[in-house]
Amino acid sequence: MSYQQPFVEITRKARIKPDIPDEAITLPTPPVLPIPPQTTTFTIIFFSLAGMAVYGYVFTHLNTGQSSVYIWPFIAISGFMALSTLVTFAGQYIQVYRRSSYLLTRYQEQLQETEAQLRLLHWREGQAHMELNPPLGQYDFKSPFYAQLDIKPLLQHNFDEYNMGLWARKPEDQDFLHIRIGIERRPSTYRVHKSESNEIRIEQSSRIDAYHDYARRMVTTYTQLYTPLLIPIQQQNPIAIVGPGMKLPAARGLLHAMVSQIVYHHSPADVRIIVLAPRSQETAWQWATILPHTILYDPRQTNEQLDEANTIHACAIGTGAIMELLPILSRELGRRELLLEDDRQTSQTTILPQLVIVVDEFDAPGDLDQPMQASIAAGIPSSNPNMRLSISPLKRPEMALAISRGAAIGVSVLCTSTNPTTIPPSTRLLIDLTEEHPPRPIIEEGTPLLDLKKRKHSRAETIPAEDQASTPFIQQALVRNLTDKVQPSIQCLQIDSATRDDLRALALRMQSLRAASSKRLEMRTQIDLRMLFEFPIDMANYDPFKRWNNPLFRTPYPLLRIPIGLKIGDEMQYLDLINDGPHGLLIGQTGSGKSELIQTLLLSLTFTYRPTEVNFLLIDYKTGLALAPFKRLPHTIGFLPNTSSPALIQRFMTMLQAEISRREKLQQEGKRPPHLIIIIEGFTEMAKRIGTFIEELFTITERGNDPDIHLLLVAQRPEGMIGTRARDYVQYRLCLRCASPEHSREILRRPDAASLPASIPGRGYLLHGDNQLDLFQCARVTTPVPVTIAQETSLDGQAQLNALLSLPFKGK
Ligand SMILES: Nc1ncnc2c1ncn2[C@@H]1O[C@H](COP(=O)(O)OP(=O)(O)OP(=O)(O)O)[C@@H](O)[C@H]1O
Repeated sequence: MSYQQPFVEITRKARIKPDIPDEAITLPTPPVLPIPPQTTTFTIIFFSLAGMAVYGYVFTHLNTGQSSVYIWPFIAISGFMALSTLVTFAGQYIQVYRRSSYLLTRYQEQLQETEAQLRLLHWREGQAHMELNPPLGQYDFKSPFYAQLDIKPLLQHNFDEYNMGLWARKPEDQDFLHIRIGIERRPSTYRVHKSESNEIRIEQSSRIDAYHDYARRMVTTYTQLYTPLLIPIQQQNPIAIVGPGMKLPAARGLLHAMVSQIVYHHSPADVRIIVLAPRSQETAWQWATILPHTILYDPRQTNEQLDEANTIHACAIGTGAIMELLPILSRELGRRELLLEDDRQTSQTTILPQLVIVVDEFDAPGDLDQPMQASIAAGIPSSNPNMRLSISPLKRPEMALAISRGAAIGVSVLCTSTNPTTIPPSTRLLIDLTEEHPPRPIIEEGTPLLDLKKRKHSRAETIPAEDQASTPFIQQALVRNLTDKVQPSIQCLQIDSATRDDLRALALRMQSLRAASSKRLEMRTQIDLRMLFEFPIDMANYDPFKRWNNPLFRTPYPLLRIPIGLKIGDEMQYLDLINDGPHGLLIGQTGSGKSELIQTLLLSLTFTYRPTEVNFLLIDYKTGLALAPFKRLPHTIGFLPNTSSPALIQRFMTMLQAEISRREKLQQEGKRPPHLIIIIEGFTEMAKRIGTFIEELFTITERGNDPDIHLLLVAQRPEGMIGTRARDYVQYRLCLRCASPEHSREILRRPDAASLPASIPGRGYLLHGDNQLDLFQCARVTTPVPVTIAQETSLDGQAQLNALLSLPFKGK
């Protein structure tokens, strides 16, 4: 007996984002240093001393005895001049020196303050980015990429409703599906301005060169930071990670890390993951098989059924599982293509949930099936060739739409490869692990650039040799945009990876989480019937038995539960002819979409059930134009248009009586006849023609208590008196736009159907079950078919109906 954990609902929360600094810092202006004393001082001293020497010489050699008395005053004056000039010079010099020292010290302090400010901003920004995109589990906290940062890896967070970061990214967020792949170095968002005078002074004064150098290094150091490198996988589809030879495990490690980031940040309501991996990688992908994100996305699930009933995980490991999943995937891609056309009409843009298809490399021997010819030659018993996977899933036709139109239809493909030549030709983004890149200069975070006490520059640009030895192996990568050659490649300084234990721990914590329902709240106005089924339909080779026999279409629903349209938030609207029936009423004023609804109902039944399970009897008071095409179906046992005369109405009654007798006979023989769906369009008009029509009709259908007879009475308005009897007889009511609130009230017990917009035919209410009222938009059969890649020709509405009805439904 397996123990099923109770599910924990995770609701959408307001997003709390760390603050990323965006200010501008201006570097301090360098000081204007005082001009040192001029060299003319020395000239004066020189000439004074020279004068003294000349006087001395002249008076000693040319004059006699007493004249030498006069020499001393001259010498004294010159000496005094020289001395006073020297003293003045020294005084000025000391003053200039002191002033300069003061100004430089001040400048230094200002630079230091700016550095402290920048260091804080640098830290804040780095911290904010890492908080938004932390690594999954263990990381090298000593690495310069994470130095000084306070990081809580994803696995250390709580996996519950109180974690504000869990499944926090919403489709409208800028970082929706922006996935971390490693670390890059890039410019900061805050800016550093250099005042103009900075530059001038830097050129002019050689004395403050050291400070200018300091300022320059400060700008380069603090305006670059290590942040997680994110890639927008939604826009860059497909993405290939290439790791040749020994690097393939690193490429796979990165793929795992990327998937782990996707599942932590995005709700399964917005992102679903499909894994296609080779058998050799079974243990590597085991963890993904319990993620809520890999639960097979089924657009037919109602909100209540969502995730709980269907626990098939779209994690196909090995060729057999992949071949089973590919057709389902292909149908979903086709459906998205149709949705896209509808979204264009209603100018909605995102198709949700976004599908991420992960395709691992099939590199080991035996990962792929042998091609048919080769297996015959090798004597391997031939199995169904359509079930053999002899090429990578990336090359299968089922994946073509995902690869070529992924970005438009909400699909992203991520794959690994050993060789750049084997990646899909339309690859947009290549994460290339091939080359070894030289290590980038690494700044030791937190080390001041200038040690003021020692007055020397700190060594800040390289990892010391002893540290380098202990630095773990760093796998780098080059991220190249293959479609935009102008865009430069980005160097990923260290790619992410994830250990098996971490991945398993993540999956186990997520296993019991479910997204609280949060679907889009719009209601579509145009729904092609084919959207309700899994398409595209191969019109040329349609085999109705495939669908009639396919448990996928039948087992989830009770018998005769058919999709007829979509409710708000793209939830499927079903009509359950057994549980909500057996009988019903369809009311709607002219042009409200009754005929389209009947056609949808009939085709929906035809696609799902065999003629041996369901039969139609179609009656129209008028020309029966809308029902006429259905008479060709093997399910239709009678079609009677123009029943406007009492004679024809009587003929219908006789026909019905005969059919009921036939069924009774079959039942007596122990056989169970097919369900009989009787649609009577214009029943109120017929009742007006023959007063006893309704009584007679009900008497016949009640005969023998046959639970498999289902009446659908169609009219433009309830017509009071007729409505009363009919109203009591029927169980479910379909009500499109009504002419008046009274009409609406007669059917729904509320006036709402009168206020349905006339401009949106096909919109209506279904009152069923225990007074449950659903607003829905009915699907159309006769919608013009959009031009798609798969189908180049555009059919108009009637042509489409004819084409669908001429599909080879067996039995006739
Ligand atoms: N579900 C729908 N979605 C979009 N358009 C629709 C839908 N149903 C009907 N329409 C549009 O409204 C038009 C009228 O629809 P329809 O003929 O089904 O109305 P009706 O109620 O049967 O009218 P009447 O009573 O006059 O026969 C259609 O030609 C089509 O253009």
